[in-house]
Amino acid sequence: MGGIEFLKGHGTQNDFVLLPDAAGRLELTEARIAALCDRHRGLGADGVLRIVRAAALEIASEGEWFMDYRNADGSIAEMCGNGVRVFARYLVDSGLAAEGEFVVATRAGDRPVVVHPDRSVTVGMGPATITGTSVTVVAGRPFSGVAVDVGNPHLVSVLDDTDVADLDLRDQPDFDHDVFPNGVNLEFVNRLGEGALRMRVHERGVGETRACGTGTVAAVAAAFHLAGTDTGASTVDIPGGRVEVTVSRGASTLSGPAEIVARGEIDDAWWAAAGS
Ligand SMILES: N[C@H](CCC[C@H](N)C(=O)O)C(=O)O
Repeated sequence: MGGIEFLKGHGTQNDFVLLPDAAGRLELTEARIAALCDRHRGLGADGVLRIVRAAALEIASEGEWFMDYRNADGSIAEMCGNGVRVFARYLVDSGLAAEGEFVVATRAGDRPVVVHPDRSVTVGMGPATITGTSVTVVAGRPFSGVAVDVGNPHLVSVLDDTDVADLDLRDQPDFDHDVFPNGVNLEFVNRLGEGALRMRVHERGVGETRACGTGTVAAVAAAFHLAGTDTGASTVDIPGGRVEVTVSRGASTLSGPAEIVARGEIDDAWWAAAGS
């Protein structure tokens, strides 16, 4: 039996289907990605990471491998922080990169990574830029958010009078589509004390996820901005676990675990039918 190789992995329970495709030959239609990510009809995931040689797509990069990230609805996003951790772990586990420091190419640009001996990963996430303040989002009631660009768009609401656990995020919170014409990832944050946040997230193109790497960087940048600073470190507790984030002027890092759970083959006939 033929079949398309896949792996399943996650970073703090933000889970992905990985598709080794060095030459970039797989036809990743939106319908096929959505079917793959469907938790009943397909493999189930928050997103897909295609592993393709940067040169095969003529992408200029310091890195040999390009992370072609897709959201569960099939849409393309510029960057996925938890995805880069899992991607980097896969490269080291499969012998395509050496443990330690190397660069991963992404749509948001090159991202330096360090794969540590315990297989946790630190990612250089680039700048987390505050692009707006007092931007309204409605999740049951209106909240005021800080817009942050981490390569992809985020709107972070830091809540002092509401426990994020009490929010109903089953539906897409409402936001101004004129401010975010390409959609936006929505984070809701409580401060737990010095250098510690708790967060929930409703991701663009996915829905509520158990973690969002770019979202945790946006959350720390927004919380620091509201506190009148732009440099520091914080842990962020998300439903899927805990990550460590640092932000400074023009740079940020994300550190956390990355797991490869399974590997196998997608049935050729299923793949053909899912693509239409
Ligand atoms: N849904 C996001 C992309 C995935 C981000 C998240 N999974 C991460 O770990 O950064 C977007 O449309 O911008």
